[in-house]
Amino acid sequence: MAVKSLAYAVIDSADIDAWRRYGEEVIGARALENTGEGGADEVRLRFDERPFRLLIRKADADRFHAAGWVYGSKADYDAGLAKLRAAGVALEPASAAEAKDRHLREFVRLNDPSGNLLELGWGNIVDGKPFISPVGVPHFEMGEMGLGHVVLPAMKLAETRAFYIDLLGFGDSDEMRAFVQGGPDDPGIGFHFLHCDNPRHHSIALGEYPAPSGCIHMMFEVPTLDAVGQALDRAIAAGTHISSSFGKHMNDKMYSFYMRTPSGFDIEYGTGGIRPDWTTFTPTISLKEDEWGHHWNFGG
Ligand SMILES: Cc1ccc(O)c(O)c1CC[C@@H]1C(=O)CC[C@]2(C)C(=O)CC[C@@H]12
Ligand SMILES: [Fe+2]
Repeated sequence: MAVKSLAYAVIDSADIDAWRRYGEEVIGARALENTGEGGADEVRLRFDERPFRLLIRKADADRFHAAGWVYGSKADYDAGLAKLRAAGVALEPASAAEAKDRHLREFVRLNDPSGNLLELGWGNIVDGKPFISPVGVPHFEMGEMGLGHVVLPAMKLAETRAFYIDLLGFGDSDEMRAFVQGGPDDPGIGFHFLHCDNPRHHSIALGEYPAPSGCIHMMFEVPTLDAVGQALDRAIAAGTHISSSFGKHMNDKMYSFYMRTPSGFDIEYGTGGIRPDWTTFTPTISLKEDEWGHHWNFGG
């Protein structure tokens, strides 16, 4: 009864037109109009056979709203919810109309111990339409591995890690302490990287520092280095803030860069992440973030 994948994310934004342009022209996803309950007050971005992976809703302020997680079956969903209820976690059931809107059969809302909102469901209601990128991205590495990964703020780091592992069935992939400021007085920032029931190295990472936007970053993976380089060209052409230069992570071996979204958090755009065999994998502690590159520019 482990969670299978990160199916989608819900983002609130004061400027959904900026998100539509950014989603199509920079990310290379396909914007869908007026297909859900929110009508003209939302933008949905399609990346693969799932009818949407990002739902951006018109709001007064920009904020990451929720990560949408799915179990692989109704049986896993029921067992998972029973485990959460037994641990005293408050679950708010969504209506049938809300589930239809998310292309799920059923879902509940809940918070992790650091206050991040999750939508937790099962089912996959598809429409048979192909994904065609408006700017020629060959495809996104999604499908059964889910959307990618999300990095969320977790001021209660240990408790939040335990919630994902003990109650949702995630496993440890890696942990590290990142010394961003440097110097002898830098306590470092603790990170936990966790996988769920698919081959992606991590579907969530938790960072022990606050993020005013509600999210640190989301990662989307493409099949080739050319597709990453072309995305970097599009981001620079669009005047997007490049938050980190190109680099290669130690833990998942991904080649990526980071860019700012209209909602203040970053998107990591990468390729080449490893797909560990979880039956033989030993979790790592990484003593540094990167093999090379990833020079950060936190301003802008
Ligand atoms: C270190 C690392 C491994 C795998 C990843 O997918 C990944 O995103 C990271 C970087 C995590 C982290 C971050 O997201 C925000 C800026 C951080 C704190 C840094 O400045 C170093 C580590 C970075
Ligand atoms: Fe990442």
